[in-house]
Amino acid sequence: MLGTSGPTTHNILIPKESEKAKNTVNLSVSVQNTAELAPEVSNKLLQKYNKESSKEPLYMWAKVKNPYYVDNEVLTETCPLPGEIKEFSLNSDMHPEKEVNSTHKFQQISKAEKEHLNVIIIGHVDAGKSTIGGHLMVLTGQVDARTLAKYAADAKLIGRESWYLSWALDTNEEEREKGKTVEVGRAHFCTENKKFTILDAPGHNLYISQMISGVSQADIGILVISARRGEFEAGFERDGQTREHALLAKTAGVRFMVVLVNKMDDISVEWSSQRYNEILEKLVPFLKKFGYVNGRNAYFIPCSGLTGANLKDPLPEGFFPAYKGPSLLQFLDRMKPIPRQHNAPVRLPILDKYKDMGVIIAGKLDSGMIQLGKKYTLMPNKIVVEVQQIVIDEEEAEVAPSGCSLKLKIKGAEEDDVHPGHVLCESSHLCPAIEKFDAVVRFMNLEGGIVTSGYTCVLHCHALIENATLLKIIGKVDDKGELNKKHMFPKFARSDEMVMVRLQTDGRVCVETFKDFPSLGRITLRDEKRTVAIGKITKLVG
Ligand SMILES: Nc1nc2c(ncn2[C@@H]2O[C@H](COP(=O)(O)OP(=O)(O)OP(=O)(O)O)[C@@H](O)[C@H]2O)c(=O)[nH]1
Repeated sequence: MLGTSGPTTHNILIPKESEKAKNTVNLSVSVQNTAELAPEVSNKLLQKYNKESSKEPLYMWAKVKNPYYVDNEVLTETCPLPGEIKEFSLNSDMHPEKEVNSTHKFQQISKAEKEHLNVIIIGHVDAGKSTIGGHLMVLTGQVDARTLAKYAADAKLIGRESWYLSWALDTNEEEREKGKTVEVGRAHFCTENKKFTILDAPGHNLYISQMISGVSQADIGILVISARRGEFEAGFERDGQTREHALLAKTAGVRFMVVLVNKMDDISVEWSSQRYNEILEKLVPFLKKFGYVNGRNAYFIPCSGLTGANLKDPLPEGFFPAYKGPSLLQFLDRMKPIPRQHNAPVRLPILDKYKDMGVIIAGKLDSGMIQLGKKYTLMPNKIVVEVQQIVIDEEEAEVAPSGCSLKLKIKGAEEDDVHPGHVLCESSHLCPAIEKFDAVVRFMNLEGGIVTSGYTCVLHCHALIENATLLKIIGKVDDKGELNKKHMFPKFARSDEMVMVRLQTDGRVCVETFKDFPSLGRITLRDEKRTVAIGKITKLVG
């Protein structure tokens, strides 16, 4: 079929890892647009094609006949599994370059072919977030025994024996000495079918800004709750972080919450079914209020971060009758794939930047695909940069699919030109850089119970943090988000009231309306270390 005008067939073998390879299944999918494919497939296909062709990238000319996505949901059964062979019919008529290799076979399942998920571990101070993150690194073979032994010895030296596992994640000196996570730790691990970037957020109130930036990058939240007597109760108090973290996660667009009821081994708990059920009775309705519904977008798992129980291997049968489900890693591995916006314009909100033989920027690619050697524009300053290196999970790549956490080495900008909250964009589709916008927000925790125009606060949106002023309260809004014309331009807004407001930022910011780019249109307003409003941008003013 090579070089003919008929459809060209590409067989992609996504093999092994186990016996599945022997029982391969032939599935045929007609594809006209690889950008609509599961990322692990399109990424490989693109890399292979782009290496062989100096012409336009493959996804420029292909279009979808039978897309994987139905109503924006990925059909799990059509996603490639290890051992399956997928057949892609590509109509070479549509492309000037007809020399497309007919068969690509990939013998090894590599990290690049697995679905990439970003996970944030959140929860009250000392709930056990770092311990769990650290233990996950050990159980998935990311931290070797020698490094761990060194951490254990160092921890003992400063009298903090029990902290050694959390050091696998908390890598800076200050964090080690204080035992507090002060910046969002980053680590990677793989399960059989998926790869994860794990973000360990600081639990302490002082560091909530870092936590908001981290949470804006996450697909899945792991909310750690301590089952220890006294600690569980403290996490729920008015200023406990459980409440605030759950709210921020929902506002930032974290789709799914895995709730880990941790410290089940503790002397005050001893894997008591009664204690577990008592905790669930309070937690389930509590999380429902924030939009995390048990069995729909929330799932509860009992565990011990310290002993590792129920993190990798499920609990032994009969050990804990109150829970019969999968372990944490089993659950994460089996989760339904998350739909990604591969064929939308590139939007990479920048979380971090530094210099290392060139300027490096880091963040989660919100939409589009980034290609090595291609030029993009840094907003709001309109600086055109070339991508010189793409690093995903410490491995170099030629194409970065939407949804992955990555680092890019860029040419054309100095370190001082880039700041967290800036956005790398497709040069032909720049994101707006504005100072005024309208948003529908719900106020809460207001000092004195009300706000009026002139109120100043701090705006958080994706990785952006900027001072903002409330220019005016446009009107009250009903439950559907529609303006109530009878209540226009009120003098003040109360806590728990939904209103449309106009906000002005101190400098130009890269935001979008929620309708166009949800993750660039969700906002949180903070004042004096309290979250005072959450909402969505409805209109860009200028
Ligand atoms: N018994 C028991 N103790 C645990 C468990 N998980 C964590 N701990 C202990 O709880 C304390 C706090 O654990 P961390 O992992 O540092 O908690 P964190 O939530 O990351 O804390 P911050 O970074 O301060 O927010 C440490 O002394 C841990 O050893 C557990 O499953 N069982």
